[in-house]
Amino acid sequence: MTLKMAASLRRLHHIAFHVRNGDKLTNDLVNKYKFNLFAERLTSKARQVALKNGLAVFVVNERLNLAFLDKKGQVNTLLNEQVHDHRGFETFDYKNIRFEHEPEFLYDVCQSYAVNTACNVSFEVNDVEGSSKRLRNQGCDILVPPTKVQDRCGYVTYSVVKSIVGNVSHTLIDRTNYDGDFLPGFCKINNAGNNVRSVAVGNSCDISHFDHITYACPQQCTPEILEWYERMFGFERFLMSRDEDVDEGYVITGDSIGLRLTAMQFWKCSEVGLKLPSHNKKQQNCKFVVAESLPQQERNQVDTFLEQHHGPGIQHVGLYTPDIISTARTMEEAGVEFVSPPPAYYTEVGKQKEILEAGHDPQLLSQQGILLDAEVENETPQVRSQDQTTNKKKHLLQVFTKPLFSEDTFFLEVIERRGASGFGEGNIRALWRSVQAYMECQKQKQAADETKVVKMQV
Ligand SMILES: O=C(O)C(=O)Cc1ccc(O)cc1
Ligand SMILES: [Fe+2]
Repeated sequence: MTLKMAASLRRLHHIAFHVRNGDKLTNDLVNKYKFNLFAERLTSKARQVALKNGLAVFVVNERLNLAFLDKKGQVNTLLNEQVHDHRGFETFDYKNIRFEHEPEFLYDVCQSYAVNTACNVSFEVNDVEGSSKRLRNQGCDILVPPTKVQDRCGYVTYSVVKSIVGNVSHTLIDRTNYDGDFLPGFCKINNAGNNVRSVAVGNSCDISHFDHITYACPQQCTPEILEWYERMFGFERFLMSRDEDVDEGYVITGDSIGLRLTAMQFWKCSEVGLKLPSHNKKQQNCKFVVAESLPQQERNQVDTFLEQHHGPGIQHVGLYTPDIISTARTMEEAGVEFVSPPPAYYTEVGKQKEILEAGHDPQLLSQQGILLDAEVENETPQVRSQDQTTNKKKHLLQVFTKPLFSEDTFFLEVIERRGASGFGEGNIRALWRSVQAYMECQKQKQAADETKVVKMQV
């Protein structure tokens, strides 16, 4: 009976990328998104860097090939000794836990993925061994068995399991016996020259945490994914909107959009049988959104992701900010490119009124491409117990970046919630249209470039 239990997750620890050019992504995250580069692991085979803004932590993994044969034919590396000293972990057996010696990537799997990708979501758990055992008994693929890593600040145990979604894996980490800044094997990076969190007053770029992670999946895969996350990690369904059908998900159609969204979430300390009292539900955790396109569609952003990413995976991550105007402004000034909603979005009478009622300036939102949706009081069942004393409308503000890599795949979103815990249909439609317009523009550019090449050849 106990062996069939789900693994209980404490909190999301980090999201990891595997990319060809780690410097490019790291520099963008530091300079444009104002993340703070705070820890690094460097070996002859891999570079792993950790960046944070608030509780949102990204790890950028890049495979290196710094090993070479010296004149005597011996394998050597371009790294200096100091780097090796910092790795400081040993190899021995203890209570059936395997102590790895120099894996290529720590806290991750050695992915040889064809394109740049965000593909690992790491969770903190209390009991890595027990959780891994339970997951294996449920049929989950264990990619890295429970492994202990230590340095002078203590030790952590981790395992990596394969998700049912494309190339996504989940690392489970117990860091209760660790006192360092990030994880053993990483060394702290001096913050000089890096970003400090707040810039000038009114110009801050503070992200507090990951709001949601959105998966792009093939048509009709959603039920299987929901079932898997429920069985493996005890995830619960989260209704995104009042208009959502529990069986069908949140289906948005018409006006060249055909999208099915379904969301789920886990609760902190989601021990099976131990449900949080409803007043605690305010402490909601990162949600997981599953997006699939509907049949009979023209080329669309979900299918384009699947094609260019070579399969399902993480399409975007929502970064929560308490002040989207300031965060979007700071990012834009630093060079972040956001997709633009159709100009008519901000001049439409109903939307203008909604924006003004929310205390915002339509022109300002328009300049930054920020979308605003109003949520009627008590619109989603999950928020019924909150804010009963206020009678104000709840709002959701979002802005979406252009893809971060050369492929039309992964992008980031900045989101501010003013009481609204769901997802607004107006915003989703506007986002869909913005991305479609961007893709169309890219296609035309590409066609123009190809014509140029042909002309030059002639
Ligand atoms: O609205 C959001 O933030 C979502 O995450 C929903 C969503 C998912 C996938 C899309 O291609 C467009 C919108
Ligand atoms: Fe989103």
